[in-house]
Amino acid sequence: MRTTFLHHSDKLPVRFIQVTDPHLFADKKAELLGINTFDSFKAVLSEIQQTPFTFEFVLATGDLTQDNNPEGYRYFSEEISQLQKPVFWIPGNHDYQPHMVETLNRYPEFISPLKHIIVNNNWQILMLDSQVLNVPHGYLNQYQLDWLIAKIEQYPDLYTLVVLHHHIAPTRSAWLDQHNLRNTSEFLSCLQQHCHIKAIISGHIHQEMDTLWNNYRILTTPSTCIQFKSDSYHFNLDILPPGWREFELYPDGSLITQVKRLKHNLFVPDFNISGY
Ligand SMILES: Nc1ncnc2c1ncn2[C@@H]1O[C@@H]2COP(=O)(O)O[C@H]2[C@H]1O
Ligand SMILES: [Fe+2]
Repeated sequence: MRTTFLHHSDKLPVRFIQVTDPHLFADKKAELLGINTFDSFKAVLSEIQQTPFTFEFVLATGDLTQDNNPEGYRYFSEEISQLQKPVFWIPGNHDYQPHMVETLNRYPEFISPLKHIIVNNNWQILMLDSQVLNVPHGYLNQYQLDWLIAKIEQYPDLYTLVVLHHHIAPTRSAWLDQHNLRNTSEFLSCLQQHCHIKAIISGHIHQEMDTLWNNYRILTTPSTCIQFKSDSYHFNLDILPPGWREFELYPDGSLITQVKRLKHNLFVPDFNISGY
């Protein structure tokens, strides 16, 4: 059985995008804190299709749905398939993997179940599952850690991106940091067996970060729906528009990345609601 997606491209740099935390409901009219998550997801995809950034694949980094219902995964699949590019996904804390796996696997033309991507024989992307069922924080179990080490050891010459839903670096928002990845020191000791880790990419915190953690570059990305306010001790929403992240991979190991957001923000949350 094939476990690695081999992506060959004539284009330099190789471009891809990340979308994260769409929180879709079974009901297309449902709102999360005053934002219709289906509409905001569609608006993000529509703007992605209009940009001149010629990406070749998509990473979807969890919390694809909000209400444990297969319909949300169907809407995700139908909409993301319109990009007509390979899509790779990992679960977030809100996902329900039995529905997720079954539904996403019905769209094999574009949606891949594979978690290991090799790009032009000089980069690899490792997609980890950090979900702990029914709790907001994350944890990498022994299988995930062993798999990470195995891929790192198997491909020591490849520039590597590690992708997981939960955040590792503190956000300076106490309410959010209680929901972080719990076994960061185990994760760190796996990473330290490789010298080519170029970035660790997450979703979960519904805000942009580009920072260093133990000398590793940490990248996080706005949700396609609600945004959390940075540096806030208590739960707090932000007025910033929904967004996504663009990546460019160069054969010498350079990585260029930037966050993009909707140009016109029609998605303003209800600031009177203090959680979900
Ligand atoms: N007021 C709150 N205080 C603490 N955690 C919250 C609050 N509201 C929501 N959460 C949880 O924090 C999580 C952060 O992002 P998620 O999208 O995973 O989903 C959120 C909820 O599970
Ligand atoms: Fe989320």
